Amino acid sequence: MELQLALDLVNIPEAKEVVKEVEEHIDIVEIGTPIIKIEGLKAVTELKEAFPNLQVLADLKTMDAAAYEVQKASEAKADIVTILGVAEDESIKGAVEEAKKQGTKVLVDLIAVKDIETRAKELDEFGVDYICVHTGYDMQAVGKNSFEDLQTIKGVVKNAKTAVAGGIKLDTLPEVIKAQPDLVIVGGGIAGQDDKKGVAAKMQQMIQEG
Ligand SMILES: O=C([C@H](O)CO)[C@H](O)[C@H](O)COP(=O)(O)O
Repeated sequence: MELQLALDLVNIPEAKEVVKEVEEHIDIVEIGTPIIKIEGLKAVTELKEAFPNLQVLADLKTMDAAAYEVQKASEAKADIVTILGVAEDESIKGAVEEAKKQGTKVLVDLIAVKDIETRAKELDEFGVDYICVHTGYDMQAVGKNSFEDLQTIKGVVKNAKTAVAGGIKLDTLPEVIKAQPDLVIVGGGIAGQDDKKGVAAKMQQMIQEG
C-alpha cells in the first residue's frame, strides 16, 4: 500500500515547502487539478526536478484529447496521469496506449461515475494502471465518502491497482486500510494540518502496518 500526498490549494513555492516537510513519508506527490489549471504543467516539471525520488502524478482529470494530454504531461515529467472514468472508452484506450509509449501510467478517477461496479470492470479490461474511487470536495461538503465504493471495486478489479481519495484524515484512515487499497490519496488530511510531518509519518506507519 502506498501513500500519495495531493496538493491542491497551493502555488508552486508553497507546494515545494509542503513536500520538503513530508518527503520521507510519502511515495507519490500529486500536482492537483487546481494547481495545474492555474500554474500549468510547469508545476509538474518543477516538483519532479525538486524531488526526483518521488513519483509525480499530474491530476489532469482528462475528459477528451486524452492521448495528447497524456503525451504533454509525460513530457513535463509526470510519472502518472489521471483521466476521468466518465470519459469515452476511446479516450481511456487512447490514454493507455500513449502512456505505454511514454513509459508512464494512467490513473482513472471514478468521480461522478454512477455505476461504479460496471465501469470499474470495463476500465480494468482496458488495461489502465490504477482505478480510483473519489469523493470530490463538493460531495465531501454534503457528507459523502468513498469507503463503500472502495469495497465495491475491490470485489471486481482483477488487474489494475485500486486507489481511494476524498477527505481521508488520520481518524478515518483505519477504515480505508481495512479495505486494503493499493494506493491511499490524502490532501487536506496532511497539507491542511499544522504538524504535516507528524501526520504524514503516522499515516505512513499505519499504512506500512497495514
Ligand atoms: O482531486 C482532488 C479534488 O478533486 C480537488 O482537485 C483532491 O486532490 C482529492 O480529493 C484529495 O484531496 P482531499 O480530499 O483534501 O484529501
